[in-house]
Amino acid sequence: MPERPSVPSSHTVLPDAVERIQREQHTLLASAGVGIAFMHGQEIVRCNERFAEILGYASARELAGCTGTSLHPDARSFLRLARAARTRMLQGLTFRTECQLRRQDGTLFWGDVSGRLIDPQAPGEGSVWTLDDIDAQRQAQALLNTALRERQLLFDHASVGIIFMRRGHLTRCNGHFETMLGYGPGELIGTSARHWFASAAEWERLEQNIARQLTVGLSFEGEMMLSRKDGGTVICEVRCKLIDAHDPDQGTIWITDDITERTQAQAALAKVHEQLEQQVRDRTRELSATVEDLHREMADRKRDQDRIYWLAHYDPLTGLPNRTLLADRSTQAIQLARDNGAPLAAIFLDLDHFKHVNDSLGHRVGDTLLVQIAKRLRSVVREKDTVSRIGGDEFVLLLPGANAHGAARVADKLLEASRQPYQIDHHELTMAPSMGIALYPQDGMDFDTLTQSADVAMYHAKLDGRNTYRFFTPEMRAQSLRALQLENALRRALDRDELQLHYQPQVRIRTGRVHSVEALLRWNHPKLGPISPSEFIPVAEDTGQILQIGEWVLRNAVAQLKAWRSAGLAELKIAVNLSAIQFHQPQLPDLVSQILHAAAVPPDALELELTEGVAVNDPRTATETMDQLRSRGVRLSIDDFGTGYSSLSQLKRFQIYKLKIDQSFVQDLDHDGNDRAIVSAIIRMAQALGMQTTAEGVETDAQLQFLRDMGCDEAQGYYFSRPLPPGEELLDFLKGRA
Ligand SMILES: Nc1nc2c(ncn2[C@@H]2O[C@H](COP(=O)(O)O[C@H]3[C@@H](O)[C@H](n4cnc5c(=O)[nH]c(N)nc54)O[C@@H]3COP(=O)(O)O)[C@@H](O)[C@H]2O)c(=O)[nH]1
Repeated sequence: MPERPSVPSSHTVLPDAVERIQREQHTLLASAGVGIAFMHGQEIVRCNERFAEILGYASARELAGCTGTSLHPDARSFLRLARAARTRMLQGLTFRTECQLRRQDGTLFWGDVSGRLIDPQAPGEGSVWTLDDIDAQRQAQALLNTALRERQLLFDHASVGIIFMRRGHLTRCNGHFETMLGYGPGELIGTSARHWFASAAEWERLEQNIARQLTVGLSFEGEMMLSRKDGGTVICEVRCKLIDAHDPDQGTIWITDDITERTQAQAALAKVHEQLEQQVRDRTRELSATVEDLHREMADRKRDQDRIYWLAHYDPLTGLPNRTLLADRSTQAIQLARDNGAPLAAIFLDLDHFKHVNDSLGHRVGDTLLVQIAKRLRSVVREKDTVSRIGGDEFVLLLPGANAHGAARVADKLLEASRQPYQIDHHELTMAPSMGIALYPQDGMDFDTLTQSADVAMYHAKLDGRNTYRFFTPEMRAQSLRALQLENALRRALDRDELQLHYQPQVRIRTGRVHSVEALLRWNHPKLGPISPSEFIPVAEDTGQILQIGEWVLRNAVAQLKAWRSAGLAELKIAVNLSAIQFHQPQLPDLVSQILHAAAVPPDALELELTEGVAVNDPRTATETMDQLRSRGVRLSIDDFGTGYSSLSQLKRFQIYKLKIDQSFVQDLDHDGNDRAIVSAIIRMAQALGMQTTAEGVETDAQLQFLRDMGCDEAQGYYFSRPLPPGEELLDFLKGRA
């Protein structure tokens, strides 16, 4: 309040001075920034315009005469203020307060009120009051207070640690941060960040990094490992920022969030996740292994089924269809031929003397040979034809669309192909086939009949000299029945003593003397009568019975020779026919020695007649066998010479003792120049190689004369004697020419 002007006494105050003071007072009241009012008791005497303006009155005049009560929210608040003001003001002091007042429109506002008595000694003179509208200020303060309270609440109750740092030292932090690091209230104030940082090196690295970030106005965010008071560690997610980007001296605020549990939980979760993934991977691997196993099992099963099917339908050795598959294909082919009226042929093929290969060279060579033969058969026919193996050395070829002409062409090609030798190890082998051809429908309307017919025709090809083919004829079936009959009867022939040996003398042409006889087998069946060896020997060979029969012949012939020698024919020798199958028996040399030894007959008294074919298939083994026999003293001759394939080199190597000129050349000597040429050539060749010659089937004097002229050593034939049983007639003949 303005100082009370010193008022001159009435008798000294000039009127113009009063006026001036009033003017000054008026100016003061008008220009004052606060409201000023003069009160007398509780009534406003006078006030300035600002006072009226604050209280919402249009002019100061309106307030003149108003009581102080009307300016307060209620009478009580007015009286409370009045009492407080009076006490102070009576002491001559200025009363000052902030209180709520009422504007003219009834709204309340905060005012800053000051009052002073004009004369504390004379309170009745009134008082002067100043009023300032601090409502906006109070509201701002209230907002500020609220904000500060809220901030403090946040600070105190935040679930993150909040730190204020200045120049590397903590100036303030909340309880959460202290609790997080295990410190008591205020314990961390003034500590360096290093104090609660787990690793010094890490802190130095981070400190620089943080400083760099903050300097360029960025905030820092990262994970840190902080150290607890008790030595434990806390993993924190930290965000750090300058409090005032323009004034680094204001320091930094750090928000730290304890993520230890979260990190551990995340690590545990990651571990569980990894374990789960591992389990999933393991399970997936197991599943894929199981799936693979299943696939493999299915493939194995499929392979097994294929294999079972294959084994049921194919020959494991050659890979050719077997009888079952042949039957299937034949049935289909017959059906097709019937539907289309097309021709169809079956060829039954049997290898000639295949058994010799097995017996002499072993089954491995035999099997290899069969595989090569199968390939060759397959290469001869067309794709749509079937080549099947139905037995050891038996093949059936099914030729859809082939008539008699076509089948004959195929058979010719097969014969042609078979002439090429097979090379197995060091063996060079040739294997001729005998074939029978049957045609649909005339020779069979179904698979069984058709193949049986072809089989019968094949049998006849064998009878007709082998290495050829024959078409089936109805007559053949009857003859086959005969062969079957012979086969069965032959099994019992030895036991029933139905076999007998006849002997035919072999006469030295120059002297007319008999040096040896040939043993020739005879079979007189009680019901079938006499059966020619030409008919039953092939049956015995085919069925393998020739081994037993051949041994019987050898024993009996040697025994008979022994008897004759004992009866005075001391120099007599004997020739025994040896079937190729016998010759290829590995134990033959031992058997021969044992028989000769048992009969006490010298080995050179025995001559074994072999056919040219024995050496064709396997000359090396044949040579070995011959060497063995010869080394034991036994003589070897080649029977039916001229009909086979002997080569000069072979003859020389085999060291054959004698060549027996086949009777087919001898028979026509009288009128066939070719035969004469052949016979004379054979004799000259034998002489050149140091071999003896015997002409077979000599029936006439002219034949004998020619043979003598040519220098043939021996003759055998009806001209001298038919083959005779070992009786008196023969003995007389032999003694007469001994
Ligand atoms: N493996 C064996 N084969 C044998 C044996 N015994 C005989 N055979 C072979 O059988 C074929 C036929 O023999 P066979 O009916 O006995 O005929 C022989 C003679 O009887 C016959 N021959 C003799 N002289 C004449 C003649 O002047 N004219 C004429 N038409 N035929 C005659 O020739 C056959 C001679 O045989 P071979 O000297 O062996 O050639 C025959 O191939 C016999 O080899 C045996 O035990 N085992």
